[in-house]
Amino acid sequence: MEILGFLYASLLFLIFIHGLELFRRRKLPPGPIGLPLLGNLLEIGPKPHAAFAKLAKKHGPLMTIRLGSVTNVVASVPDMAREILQKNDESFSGRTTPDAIAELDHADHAMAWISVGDVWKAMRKVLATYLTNTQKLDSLRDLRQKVVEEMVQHVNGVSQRGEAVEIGKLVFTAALNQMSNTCYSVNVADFKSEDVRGFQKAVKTIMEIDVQFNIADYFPLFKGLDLQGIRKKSKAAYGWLDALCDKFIHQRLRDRESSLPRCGDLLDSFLDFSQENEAEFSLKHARVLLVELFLAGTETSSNTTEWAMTELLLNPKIMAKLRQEIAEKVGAKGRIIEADIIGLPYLQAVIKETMRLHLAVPLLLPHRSEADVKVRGYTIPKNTQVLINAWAMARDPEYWESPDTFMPERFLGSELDFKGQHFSFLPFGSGRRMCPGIPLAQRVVSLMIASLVHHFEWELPQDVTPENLDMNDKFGLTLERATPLVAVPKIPNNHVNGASQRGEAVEIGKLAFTASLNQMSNTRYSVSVADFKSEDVRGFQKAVKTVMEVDAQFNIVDYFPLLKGLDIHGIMKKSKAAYGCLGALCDKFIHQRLRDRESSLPRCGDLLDSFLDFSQENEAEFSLKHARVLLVELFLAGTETNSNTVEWAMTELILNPKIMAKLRQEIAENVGAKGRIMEADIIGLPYLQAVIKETMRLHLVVPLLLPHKSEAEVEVKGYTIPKNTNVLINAWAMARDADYWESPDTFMPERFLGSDLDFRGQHFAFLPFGSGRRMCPGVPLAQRVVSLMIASLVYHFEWQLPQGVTPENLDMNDKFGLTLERATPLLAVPIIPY
Ligand code: HEM
Repeated sequence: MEILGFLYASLLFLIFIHGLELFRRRKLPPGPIGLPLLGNLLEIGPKPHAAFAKLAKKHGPLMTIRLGSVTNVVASVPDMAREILQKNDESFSGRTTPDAIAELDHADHAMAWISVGDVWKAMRKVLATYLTNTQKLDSLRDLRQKVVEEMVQHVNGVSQRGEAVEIGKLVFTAALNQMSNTCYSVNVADFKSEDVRGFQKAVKTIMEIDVQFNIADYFPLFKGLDLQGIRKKSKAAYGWLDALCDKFIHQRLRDRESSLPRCGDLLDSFLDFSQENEAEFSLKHARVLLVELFLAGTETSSNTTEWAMTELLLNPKIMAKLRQEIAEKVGAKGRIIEADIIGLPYLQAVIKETMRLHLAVPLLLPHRSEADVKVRGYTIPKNTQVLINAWAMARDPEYWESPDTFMPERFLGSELDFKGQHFSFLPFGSGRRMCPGIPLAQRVVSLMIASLVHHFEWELPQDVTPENLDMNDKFGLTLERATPLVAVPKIPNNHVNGASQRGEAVEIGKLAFTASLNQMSNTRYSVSVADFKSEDVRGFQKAVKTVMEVDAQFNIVDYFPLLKGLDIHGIMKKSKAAYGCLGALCDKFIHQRLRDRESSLPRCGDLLDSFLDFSQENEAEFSLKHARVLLVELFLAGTETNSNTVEWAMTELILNPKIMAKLRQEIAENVGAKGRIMEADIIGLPYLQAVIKETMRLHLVVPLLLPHKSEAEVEVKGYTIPKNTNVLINAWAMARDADYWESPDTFMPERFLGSDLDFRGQHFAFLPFGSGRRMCPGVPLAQRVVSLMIASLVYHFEWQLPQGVTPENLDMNDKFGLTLERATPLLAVPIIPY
């Protein structure tokens, strides 16, 4: 009987509570009724933004949600957001302080949590004056640039080791150092060390607990009991950041007492302002605001960048289009400058689209009504917590076409932006509590994304595919990725980049020889025969060099025909071995190709295919043997000549930094538009061509041309040259003759500018390719190959002589052979300009 009575009384109590709830709600917007005491708490789950969006579909765009004993009004469509943040901005400008920070200075000093009043106004004024106005931001530009350059250097190293990068940690470190440099003029974290985890942990803890379900926030009776240990966690995390900040403040105060020079950073400005306005901006306010900037400005910016990189990795076409836009802008300068990229429309569209799809602060910060407010016929009582579900609006198909698709194009040519006037897109909020950090965030995020995209190509790690990449988010004050994004950076132009990263010198001749060789072998056989990293290339280089040497070497047999066949110097033996090596390689390709043709494999369409076709049809004058000899000859003629010219050109450019800079500028201006060197663009560049001509003049690769022989008796200027006479043209001497050249020993490309002097065999003081019917047939090919190699080396790298080598002691001797090569190989250290 007693039990029945108890049950009956409980039932009556519940009915009473329910009635009370209905009465209290009669003027509030509709919403799910929920359970007694708990309200709708059980309906919310770990992703409140998604749960609210679902409930709004049933209960309407402005709904009431009771969480424990706290009444919340949630706005889920742009119209309602406008009512709250614009029309009734002042009335809804309050905040509810989370219990997590109740015991800390931050509760009544932090700009994000205090009510709008004199102190709040002073704080916003301090920020606007000393940090976020355009002039101030411009003056801090170099500092942001420096931090991002450090980030790029770090990723270069990672790329070189073939490792993956945790993008979130990387960009968090960059955002952190940007803040710490702005505030205290120091880096507080190192990209290489794990130190940054201390910060990341403190910041992430705060982001989590400030919005974590805390029983004390919903049942005020439990305030102060800290049943979940949230206050304790919060105290530890804020304590960590406060202590660091205190350290900087006290050190600075001591420095100021000792009259040390000012740093001119934010801390200096805050201390000045605090001295003059002690009442509304005490030292404590300064300290809290500095910590707040770290909190507000690091995780938000780094999360946005991490999501942007996630979407770009999943959408390679968008990544390519963005890279193209950045390259076009950066091209002329060769490095990313914040002022250049900030206004790029596609970059800004990518950032906006990231902010739309992955809203960093999905429910904004909770607002609170400062008075009873009428909204669309409902009455929202004073002290109601008001949440704006910006996340739901940014994904609502009513306002966005294909809302779940990442499509930056939707922002192109549209005036839709994040300045708080378009209520379907509120990544920074709107109205008087709107984020004051927009201009800073925009610069930081733009610079980080542009640098990562411009300098690297990105791949997912081996075991991750676009299909299985985790795209879940984790709710907190900011909406971060549930699992960190890990990606592998690849540097375009790998070989020299690698050396640069290791700080090693490159043997330019070997490098250029390998490139020439592979260009030749690809044209002839559709394969690369040499690898930049291996020593294999030495075998080829040795064979080619040997042929070049022995063909021009003094050979007693050449001058005393009686001795023919005796091979006194062993030259014939050497020659046979060298030609044999090249011939064998050529044979291998020919036979393989003949087998492929028999098996009806598809044609490669290369020179070898053409030679075989031609040989089949013209067997008599062009047999397989002719084809083989011609192929070997092309290797001989087209590798060492090109690579020697490149090596000499680089020698002169390193010795003449002004010429190198002028050339780099010319190339950059032309490459800019495409972001990579295209042969068609650079081939006609006048200064590049002048540098090549001047190299060919001063370092004539084939100094005596190939020896000619008279085919009959010839009269020349009154002399008779008998048949079969060896005729040598000393092109080298003519190219350095003071009668024809001003300051002939000086490297002066300008002499060719605006002049029609060229190497096509019509200007007899300048015959690098000879003239007449035996003139080099490879001029157009050589010009392209050499132009491309020099332009690539100069555009992508700055070059230094190795330690111990100075321009004065660099060996400039040449070594005579069929080609005139450097007596000692040129070694130089490539440096990647940022
Ligand atoms: C991608 C980067 C960022 C995003 C998405 C973001 C977003 C937001 C949002 C949504 C709010 C709340 C607005 C509201 O409640 O109506 C906010 C407030 C705030 N943000 Fe940002 N923010 C970012 C970067 C920054 C930076 C770099 C700073 C540093 C200057 C900053 C400082 C603040 C402060 C102090 C508040 C509190 C303002 C107040 O209550 O009066 N934020 N931010």
